[in-house]
Amino acid sequence: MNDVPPFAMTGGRVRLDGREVLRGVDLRVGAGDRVALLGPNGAGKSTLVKALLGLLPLSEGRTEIYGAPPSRFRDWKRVGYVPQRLPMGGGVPATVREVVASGRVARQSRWRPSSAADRAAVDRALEAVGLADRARDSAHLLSGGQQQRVLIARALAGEPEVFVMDEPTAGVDAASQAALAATLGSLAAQGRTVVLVAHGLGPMEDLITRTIHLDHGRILREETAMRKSA
Ligand SMILES: Nc1ncnc2c1ncn2[C@@H]1O[C@H](COP(=O)(O)OP(=O)(O)OP(=O)(O)O)[C@@H](O)[C@H]1O
Repeated sequence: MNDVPPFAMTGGRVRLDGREVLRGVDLRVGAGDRVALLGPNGAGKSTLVKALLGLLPLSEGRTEIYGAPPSRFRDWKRVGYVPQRLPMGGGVPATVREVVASGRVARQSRWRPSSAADRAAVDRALEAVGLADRARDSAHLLSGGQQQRVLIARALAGEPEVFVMDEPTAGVDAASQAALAATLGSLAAQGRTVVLVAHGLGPMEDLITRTIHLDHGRILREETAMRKSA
């Protein structure tokens, strides 16, 4: 049974600095959906994904992750998030491998901190983004596009059921974009769910089954690509 959707938002509103940035969004993302959130700068795309993940509170409406409000959701290993901006800038200078390995944390426990399976998943993720040879380098010394690939690898390493990616290819070279599209394509073929924020789809186009156009904090229209839903 897999009919509890990864994300379900009803009448979602978000206020930031006294301004309503999300203005009544209804959105259901079912298991296996590959949804692109499109729209101009400031449309509310990042705000919507943060609200879906519970990183921003709703001022009105409700939202659920696998049937639970974000504050009560515990099964974070099911969800992988690639944020738009880098949290690794001014922090402790972690290596690329350490940042990617942090994607396994939700799968680990105090009693089983790290296993061969964890290390293999980190290796695969580094390979998938073409950074295996940079594993020992300090992440904050990489270029912006490489750092973005580190964040993608961190999400891949967690082997989640759902990938939420906020402009994952911003600043990433064309070859790496194509590689990410191929990686996501094989994950999609395994039934994983994808929520992708993008300005344009580029190489991701074949992957996406549904596009949702946002502007001024509202959903303007949705389109389903039937032929791609297989
Ligand atoms: N922390 C904040 N405080 C106040 N306003 C904010 C904050 N974060 C975002 N906003 C505003 O909310 C609106 C929506 O921003 P959001 O980042 O969700 O848009 P977006 O569609 O993701 O845009 P982009 O494509 O530029 O990333 C914008 O007008 C933005 O200025």
